[in-house]
Amino acid sequence: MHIVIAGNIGSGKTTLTNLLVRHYGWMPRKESVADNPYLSDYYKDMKRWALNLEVFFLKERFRDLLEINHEKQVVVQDRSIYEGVYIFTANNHDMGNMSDNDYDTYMGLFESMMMVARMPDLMIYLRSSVPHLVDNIHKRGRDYEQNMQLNYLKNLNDRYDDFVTNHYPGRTLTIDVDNLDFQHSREDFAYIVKQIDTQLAEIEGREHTLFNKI
Ligand SMILES: Nc1ncnc2c1ncn2[C@@H]1O[C@H](COP(=O)(O)OP(=O)(O)OP(=O)(O)O)[C@@H](O)[C@H]1O
Repeated sequence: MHIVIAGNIGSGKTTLTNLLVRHYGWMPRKESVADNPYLSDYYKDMKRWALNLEVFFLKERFRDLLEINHEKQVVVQDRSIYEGVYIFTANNHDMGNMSDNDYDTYMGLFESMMMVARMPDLMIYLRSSVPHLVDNIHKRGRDYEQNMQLNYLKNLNDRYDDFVTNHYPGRTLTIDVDNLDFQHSREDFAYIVKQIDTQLAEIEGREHTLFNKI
């Protein structure tokens, strides 16, 4: 099974991924920010580095998908390939950080990749308000993120809501995280686990039904 944690910058994906790994014994697939050769340059000059960064993320996420396809255990992934493409890259294109030609080339590459990819079984979307994201970004204090424009975060947030609500075709569970402290409150974490358990039971039920029909 492939489970994805989706959400804007600072929504708490990594924290939740770690907690779920501990609770369910799932295998984590995390985004490594430290190994990213473009991120800090990108935040200084988005127009110059957007294409480089997006292609880098795309090849990382595609490699993840290929490896997850062969995995026998349940994998929980911190951010999906779809968010990079339909939220971050689309936003960069709209902001004029990527030319039409570059965007078309990038999308052509993504569409070819999708011919061999499989949708995740469940996407858990951590929905957050912009002030909550800003708070978390300040708290974790990554240098290159500190001068991020509020508008950048807001545009991404609007895109997230639109994408998850209106376009993503797979199974999703949306969790409003503004008033949850799942890192420190057992009750808040248990509230999330309960909702995930319901989803898992439904997925298993669906698989049993399919099996019985064969
Ligand atoms: N496709 C992308 N295009 C541009 N920037 C991206 C993309 N994917 C990730 N990033 C950037 O990479 C950095 C790390 O991502 P992010 O902070 O969302 O992950 P995280 O640290 O796991 O977040 P969370 O706080 O939810 O755990 C962020 O600065 C984010 O803007």
